[in-house]
Amino acid sequence: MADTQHNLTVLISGNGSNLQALIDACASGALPNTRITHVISNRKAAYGLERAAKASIPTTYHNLVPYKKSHPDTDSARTAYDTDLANIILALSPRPNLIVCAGWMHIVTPSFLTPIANAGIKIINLHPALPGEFAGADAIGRAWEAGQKEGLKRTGAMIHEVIAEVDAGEAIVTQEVEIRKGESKDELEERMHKVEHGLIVEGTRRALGGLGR
Ligand SMILES: Nc1nc2c(c(=O)[nH]1)N[C@@H](CN(C=O)c1ccc(C(=O)N[C@@H](CCC(=O)O)C(=O)O)cc1)CN2
Ligand SMILES: NCC(=O)N[C@@H]1O[C@H](COP(=O)([O-])[O-])[C@@H](O)[C@H]1O
Repeated sequence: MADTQHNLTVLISGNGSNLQALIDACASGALPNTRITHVISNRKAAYGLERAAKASIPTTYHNLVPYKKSHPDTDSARTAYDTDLANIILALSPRPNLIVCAGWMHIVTPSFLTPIANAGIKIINLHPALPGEFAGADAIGRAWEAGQKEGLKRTGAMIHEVIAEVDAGEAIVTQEVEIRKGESKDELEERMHKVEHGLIVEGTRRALGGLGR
């Protein structure tokens, strides 16, 4: 039986080095029968948008600020934003089999999660920490500080399923990263990124494997 073509939608907010790892993995065959069919950023200046354009991948810029201006409170703004984000993705042709959060710095609510789940689309996220540790933003910075001040010997990174509770979804793949006494935060961050670039490909491969051939 012919292998199914897998379509990815990748969500980004910044540099896009993990997006680039996925682009390269699709091109090299490391992710067989897989293509990134859309990239969405919540930040206009995200260099990842340029990376997508260079790879001829369609992009969408979807920002929360206009929603905050047109809604009475943050909750209703986030609900409307997330609802529209889901509709943007569900209107894509082809629809993604998998959504990959690759440095996506927006916490999604059930207004996004529920319609996406109802469409049978799984969402995974790259988080630069191990399960149950340093949930949320700036995980690398907090791990580095714990290493320098409290003697934490290791941190790590994981690919996990996305649920409403932030960074609490089931881990798909994890990898530990040593914290070296006296190293700078930038040095730890550089070593973490190298691990991330392999992990996001492996995590995507495993997530797609769970979707069947
Ligand atoms: N419902 C979920 N949403 C998201 C998850 C998740 O597991 N469940 N993972 C995140 C990615 N992430 C960590 O891996 C993360 C991203 C952003 C934040 C955060 O505090 N965001 C703030 C805004 C920060 C900013 O704009 O700089 C916010 O959304 O208010 C925490 C964790 C993706 N979403
Ligand atoms: N909580 C989510 C989070 O902190 N994600 C982190 O954002 C960076 C994105 O880099 P990139 O834009 O170069 O791929 C990565 O370090 C990723 O772990």
